[in-house]
Amino acid sequence: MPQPWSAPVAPGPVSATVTIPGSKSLTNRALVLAALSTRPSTLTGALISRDSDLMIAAWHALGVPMTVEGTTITVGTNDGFHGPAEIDCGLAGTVMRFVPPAAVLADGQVRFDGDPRARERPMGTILEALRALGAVVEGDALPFTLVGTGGIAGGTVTIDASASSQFVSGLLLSGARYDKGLTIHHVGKPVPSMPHIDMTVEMVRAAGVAVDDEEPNTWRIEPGPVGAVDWVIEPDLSNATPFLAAAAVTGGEVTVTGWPSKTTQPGDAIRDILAQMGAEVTLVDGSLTVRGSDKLSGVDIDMRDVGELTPTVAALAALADSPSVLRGIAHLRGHETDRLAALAAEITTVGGDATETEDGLAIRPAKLHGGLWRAYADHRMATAGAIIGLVVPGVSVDDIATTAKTLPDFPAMWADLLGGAR
Ligand SMILES: O=C(O)C1=C[C@@H](OP(=O)(O)O)[C@@H](O)[C@H](O)C1
Ligand SMILES: C=C(OP(=O)(O)O)C(=O)O
Repeated sequence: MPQPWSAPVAPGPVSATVTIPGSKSLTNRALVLAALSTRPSTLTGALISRDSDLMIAAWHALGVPMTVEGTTITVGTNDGFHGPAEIDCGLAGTVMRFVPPAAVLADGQVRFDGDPRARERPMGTILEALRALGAVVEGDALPFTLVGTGGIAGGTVTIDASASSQFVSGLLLSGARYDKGLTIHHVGKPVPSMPHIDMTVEMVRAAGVAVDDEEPNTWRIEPGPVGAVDWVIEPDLSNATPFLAAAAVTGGEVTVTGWPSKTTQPGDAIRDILAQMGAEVTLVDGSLTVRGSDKLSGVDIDMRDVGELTPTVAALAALADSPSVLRGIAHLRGHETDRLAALAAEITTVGGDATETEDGLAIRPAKLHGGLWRAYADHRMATAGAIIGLVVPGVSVDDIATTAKTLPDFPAMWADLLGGAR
């Protein structure tokens, strides 16, 4: 383990304009759809990070040519997916849930594994679904093997997707290539992260596939080809949130460029959350500006749709002057780490008052102090520690390098942010 990273304290209100790299969720969906298409596609403004590198390596292993130049990825043609192949999912939910539904189309064995924590992340639902749709699957969690025969029947499947929206998204990305197409019924507690499913539906449609999502908890995909698209990837709005939070906690001003006027990214919800907490938020001509005030209020908020934002919002809540309750996020226990346990523990380590509830976190105002903030190999835990460290001297993060999962330049970008502090 490298030396802990001393989180820089803001010398005053931060003032910066930040350009955020491409969205993980859009990049990794576009790569799957490009691989499933028989004609070449390009991605511009793509994310280049550990999660997208793992996705690209997965397609290389299956015989799909992809080349990266700067933030442009060119995906060449393929004559189907070929095994035997070994795929490393790292800790990427998008690789472990999006690649197997496509890899069942391969003509040989495909073995999947990942980081130690990846072996604990929920996978059973999607592997059972693939079995029910005609695939041969050995195992119920990472590591597992698909025994491909070049195609699967598809048809109708009923799943419980309450542990992750990625079960639905993964199946939807590939369903058109199944002989009978695909119908998914969800039965169980509500599906989290619905905007991410909307993102999938929108992108699958953009690739020319007919998707019917009229009926709640049901998605129907007609069998057919997946078209080639030249994707323009939006900035990652979830990765923008620590930078915007920096304005809110220091009473400064941060502008993020390239903010889309319409998007399926759940990170867009940060505008409303920061406004509720007392910041001034304006979106003008694609530039989102957050101005912090001298007051940061707590929030009571259902985060089920936007669970990915929880570490940032929890860090803000720990610095707020009134209590917060973050609800609807029991599924975060299956993320990169158990995020509810991790946030409660680390906020407590720096003197805060945070407890887990059945489906979220309760955070009350407290005077914070320095301490070693553990990241648990979770990029968003690391950036949450950095937010608190802006205004609490003596916070260090044990593994800032873990931000490479989706934002390899985080430490340098954070230093630049502070370079403009008054
Ligand atoms: O499909 C996606 O790109 C994602 C879906 C969400 O997963 P869950 O539904 O498992 O929370 C989100 O948290 C994750 O960061 C990215
Ligand atoms: C939950 C997350 O990632 P993953 O795609 O690995 O599920 C996340 O980035 O917050």
